Amino acid sequence: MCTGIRFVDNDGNMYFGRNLDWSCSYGEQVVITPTGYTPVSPFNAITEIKHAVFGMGIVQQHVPLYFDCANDAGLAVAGLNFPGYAQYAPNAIDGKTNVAAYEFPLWVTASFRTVDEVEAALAHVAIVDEPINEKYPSSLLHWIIGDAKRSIVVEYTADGMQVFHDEFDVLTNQPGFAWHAENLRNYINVTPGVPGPLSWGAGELTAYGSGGGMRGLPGDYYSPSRFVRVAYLNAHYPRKDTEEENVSRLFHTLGGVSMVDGAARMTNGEFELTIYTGGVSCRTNTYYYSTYDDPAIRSVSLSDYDAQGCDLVIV
Ligand SMILES: C[C@H](CCC(=O)NCCS(=O)(=O)O)[C@H]1CC[C@H]2[C@@H]3[C@H](O)C[C@@H]4C[C@H](O)CC[C@]4(C)[C@H]3C[C@H](O)[C@]12C
Repeated sequence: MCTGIRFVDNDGNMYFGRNLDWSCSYGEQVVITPTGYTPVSPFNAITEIKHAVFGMGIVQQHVPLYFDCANDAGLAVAGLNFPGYAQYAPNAIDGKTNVAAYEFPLWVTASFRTVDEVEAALAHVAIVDEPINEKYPSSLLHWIIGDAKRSIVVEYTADGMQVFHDEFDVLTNQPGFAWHAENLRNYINVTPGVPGPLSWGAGELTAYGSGGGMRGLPGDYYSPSRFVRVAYLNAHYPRKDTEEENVSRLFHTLGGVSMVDGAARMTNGEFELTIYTGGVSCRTNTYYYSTYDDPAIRSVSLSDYDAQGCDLVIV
């Protein structure tokens, strides 16, 4: 499973990150796509890199395939598994901007500055099942896209393109966003407060301590449970000032929904775990990440590289 979150600091700068939960790594690294890079886009959806892009991904046929990324204008996107629901157009559709599924994160971040701009453009977009090569068929995903103002979720199913305003600023996996948002109403009783003391008949009841109001918040790794848990954690975390405090927030919140080895098998029999936690500070254009085997937080700053260059940078 995977989990994505967005939040802002006290000055309105966005922080955006995700857990990549799977049984194995794809050899992903931080990849920078500078504005001078000439895109290769099967239906010419991406004709130029208007904004330098940085994030986690792999490179195939000289094309960056981002799992999650951001741009120098403060816009970010992450793809999360959505099998059983995602259904892309089998072929390009006349009159639409045809975006291959694998290039969707690059299309978003290379082309636009804000969620408003992306949402307007999505009205004319078809997401097409056009694999980059035989080794990597199209992944069935949905996406969370955020900027300093808000976030949306993009789902492309048998019903076509759907865009949801994500007021909780989180996303997990199946089922769709609308179901998850409705399901939160089942947890309206969960609060940070300490319940009681109160009386049941002649008996007085007091809480053991903090967390008493959180009883009922699901603790498992199932996608609906992680959605509820991360929505609660993200909604209640106090707004913070500094880069350090907000990076700490990013990793602690995602830590609250990270997957530990041995606890949950995938249908192929392998255990699923949080391969990496990664995210961006749009205040400093820095990508931070840690991996399951190396939990130290590492960082890559866009300003340390040539954001106007012609060549992809693999850090
Ligand atoms: C496996 C990842 C999603 C993790 C996740 O959501 N797990 C949930 C598990 S479950 O089903 O809900 O049980 C997804 C997220 C981004 C995906 C990658 C990116 O889309 C980039 C390319 C795209 C290519 O088409 C396929 C390889 C790939 C390199 C993808 C491999 C894989 O599907 C990734 C890494």
